[in-house]
Amino acid sequence: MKTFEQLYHELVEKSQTRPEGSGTVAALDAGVHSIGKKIVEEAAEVWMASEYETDEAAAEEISQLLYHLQVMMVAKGLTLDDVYRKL
Ligand SMILES: N=c1c2ncn([C@@H]3O[C@H](COP(=O)(O)OP(=O)(O)OP(=O)(O)O)[C@@H](O)[C@H]3O)c2ncn1[C@@H]1O[C@H](COP(=O)(O)O)[C@@H](O)[C@H]1O
Repeated sequence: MKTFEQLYHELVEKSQTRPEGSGTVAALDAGVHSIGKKIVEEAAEVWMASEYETDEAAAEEISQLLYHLQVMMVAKGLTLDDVYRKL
């Protein structure tokens, strides 16, 4: 199990060290347009799972959406504080 903050720091590190086989590195290389499309897809999956599937399935889709939002943050160079200031 990991927290939102721990995942963010892990993704920043991946973006800097660029380990072989990292899906995050591949997503960052694909760019903001591609990451944005993935966010929209995952958001729809959150909606469908929340309305029609189990709580566990909804939680899984929400975790995936949070991951892709963090990938966008890293792609844009946005820090956790940049986002937290808006909450
Ligand atoms: N938390 C996640 C995470 N959530 C979602 N995803 C990605 O988002 C996809 C969502 O799955 P779906 O089934 O909805 O999508 P899919 O269409 O089947 O998958 P794709 O064809 O798009 O890959 C997964 O296949 C992963 O590629 C994640 N990829 C990585 N992480 C974590 O991010 C960290 C870094 O990962 P790597 O960069 O891959 O090392 C690790 O801690 C991982 O656990």
